[in-house]
Amino acid sequence: MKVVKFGGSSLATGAQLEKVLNIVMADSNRKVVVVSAPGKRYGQDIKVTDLLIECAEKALRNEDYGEPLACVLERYESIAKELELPNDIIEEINDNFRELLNGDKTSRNRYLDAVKASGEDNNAKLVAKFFQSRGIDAHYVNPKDAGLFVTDESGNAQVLPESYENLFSLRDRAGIIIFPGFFGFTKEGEVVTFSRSGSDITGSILANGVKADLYENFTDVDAVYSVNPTIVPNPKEITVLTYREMRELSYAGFSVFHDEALIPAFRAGIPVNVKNTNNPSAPGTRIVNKRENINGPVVGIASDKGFCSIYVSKYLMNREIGFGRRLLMILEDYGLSYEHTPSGIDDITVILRQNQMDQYTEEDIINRIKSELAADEVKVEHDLALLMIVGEGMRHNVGTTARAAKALANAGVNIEMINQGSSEVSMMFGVKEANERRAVQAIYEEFFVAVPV
Ligand SMILES: Nc1ncnc2c1ncn2[C@@H]1O[C@H](COP(=O)(O)OP(=O)(O)O)[C@@H](O)[C@H]1O
Ligand SMILES: N[C@@H](CC(=O)OP(=O)(O)O)C(=O)O
Repeated sequence: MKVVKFGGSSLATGAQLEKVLNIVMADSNRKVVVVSAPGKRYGQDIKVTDLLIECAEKALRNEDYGEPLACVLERYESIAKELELPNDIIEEINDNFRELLNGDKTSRNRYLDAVKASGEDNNAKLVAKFFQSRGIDAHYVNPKDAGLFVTDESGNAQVLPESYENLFSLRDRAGIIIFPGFFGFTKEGEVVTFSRSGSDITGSILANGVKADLYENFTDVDAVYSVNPTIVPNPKEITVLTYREMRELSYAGFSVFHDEALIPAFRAGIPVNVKNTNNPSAPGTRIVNKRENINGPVVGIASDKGFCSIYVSKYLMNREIGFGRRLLMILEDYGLSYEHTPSGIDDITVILRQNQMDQYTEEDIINRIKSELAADEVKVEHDLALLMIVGEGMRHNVGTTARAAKALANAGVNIEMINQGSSEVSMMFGVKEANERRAVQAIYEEFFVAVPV
């Protein structure tokens, strides 16, 4: 049995839905189909989820949300028209959006989650109707009925372990299951969404739950590339990756697959195959436990912007037991999560996403570090990009850091910091955001063009 997830780009138009139907029908093992909300039809288009967030934010501010709502309704209507579906499904969808937007706003988070989730929920109903209109035995299944229970963390839910057992019974259902991605229910019956792009997570949870043989993740590229194709044109395709490599790359910026979608599949030993809806015969990228060919040190290079660093120095920091803990406790007081903490004898740097901290929080934190930890110097640097070089082969190869550092130096990029992951599967370079593209291109050139792996 296979679980198949289609991303928003695969469901953006009626023509895309025709491709989805053909893919599902081409293999009788494709039993569970997870769908996102309609995504972008072209580069500058707006995803339905973003339109819904705009509606909800406006409604919460008591502003008129007619315009974004009209765009949402138009997206579903045009798909239904293109596929010549009966009008009742569109009426049902329109009523549902209107009802939800008029719903209870006492809790901002609950309201936002309910509105966001309705993008996938209504799309699953639409896709099921479409399949049925073509004489296929397909059924919409609601995550609550299936027992997909999650933690009560708005916009950031995590699956509750009992869900896996509940979902196993989906195997016994007749026909093809059309399941909305991106959300689950708390034990109290409230809708809570995963983080953005979280339909990948739903697919992985379902694959684990039904003990699938394969989790196929259909998107709009032929493969996971060794670098973001918007930074390097026509990059090398990756044929096989380990779960660990993919998780590192996803976390560091490969938006093609959600980093939290690896664990459920990994735990059940289910391989993941990233494939292209627009070119389904291409083999895509397989994500597995172990790969044979680890001759080249680097499998992929990911990058992301929007980081800052808090540099703290104090003479004899090395002798002060508990300094690092007390520093991190200050950050914890503000609910901040951090990414890396490179350190030296008398200094430590904490790297974090800068959108977690406004100017006042930052000033507070600096003052507290100075006064409570008696630091000699505290400096915050903004607008950093983190580059992550990933590959299981790095463990066995000498000189990878030197090659990367030399490539950056030759490209005139100053390295703000370096951190080697203790797993030795990844290495991080911090550079100024303005140098991000140049840095990624230089490292790609070094590991994939100059000496191809
Ligand atoms: N290393 C990479 N390999 C492939 N695609 C990548 C990579 N990094 C970023 N992307 C982007 O991810 C996009 C696919 O992810 P996403 O937009 O979430 O698709 P979907 O709509 O199927 O969920 C691609 O179109 C591509 O621009
Ligand atoms: N629609 C949601 C969830 C999702 O996974 O979407 P996509 O498959 O289009 O990335 C989002 O935009 O976050």
